[in-house]
Amino acid sequence: MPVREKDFATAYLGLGSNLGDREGNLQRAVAILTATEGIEVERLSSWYETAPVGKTDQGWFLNGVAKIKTTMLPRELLLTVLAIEQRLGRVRRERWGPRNIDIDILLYDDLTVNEPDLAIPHPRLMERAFVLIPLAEIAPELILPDGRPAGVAAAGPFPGQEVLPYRGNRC
Ligand SMILES: Nc1ncnc2c1ncn2[C@@H]1O[C@H](COP(=O)(O)OP(=O)(O)OP(=O)(O)O)[C@@H](O)[C@H]1O
Ligand SMILES: Nc1nc2c(c(=O)[nH]1)N=C(CO)CN2
Repeated sequence: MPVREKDFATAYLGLGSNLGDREGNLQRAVAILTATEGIEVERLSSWYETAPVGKTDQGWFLNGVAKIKTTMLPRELLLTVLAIEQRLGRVRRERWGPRNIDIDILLYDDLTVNEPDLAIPHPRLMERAFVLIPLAEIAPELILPDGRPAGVAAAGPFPGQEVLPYRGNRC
């Protein structure tokens, strides 16, 4: 939904899927975000095929990043993304395990939150090529928590982390 109020924040969301119709899952998540009152999707990266990081015995992910404007406070935004995951039928909560949809709050303005159920910036943001590469595509000048622009941080190196352009399901 268009956000008109002056008091909005800019946030970046990481989206990932490695179960079922991965592209459909991501598109449905973006469609729900777009239709949500208090959220305006301003930019969306391409989708990337990414090798699983952390727990490597699972299928490849499709990942992307959305830049949003939002009138929601961070905790409200967290509840909203968790509700979208539920609505899309996310069942498994195994840490780093396969999931049909995962939505992470990567950044929310320049805010830092360190609570048990909400950490912003996302604690693993700077080590994940599957986040930094799509983030750099839509916001190369954005200054990240380590002081570097996203476009620089995304150059890596990220040993063992494969990120490839997604060419779609069609041949
Ligand atoms: N910035 C954040 N964005 C989304 N969820 C967060 C954030 N910080 C903390 N959480 C918490 O993480 C929980 C989701 O954990 P989940 O199982 O998706 O982790 P994961 O995706 O496997 O691992 P990772 O956190 O490394 O991406 C949520 O219930 C939420 O409370
Ligand atoms: N390639 C890739 N690997 C992951 C991903 C992800 O989205 N993409 N998410 C994880 C937990 O959030 C763990 N590992």
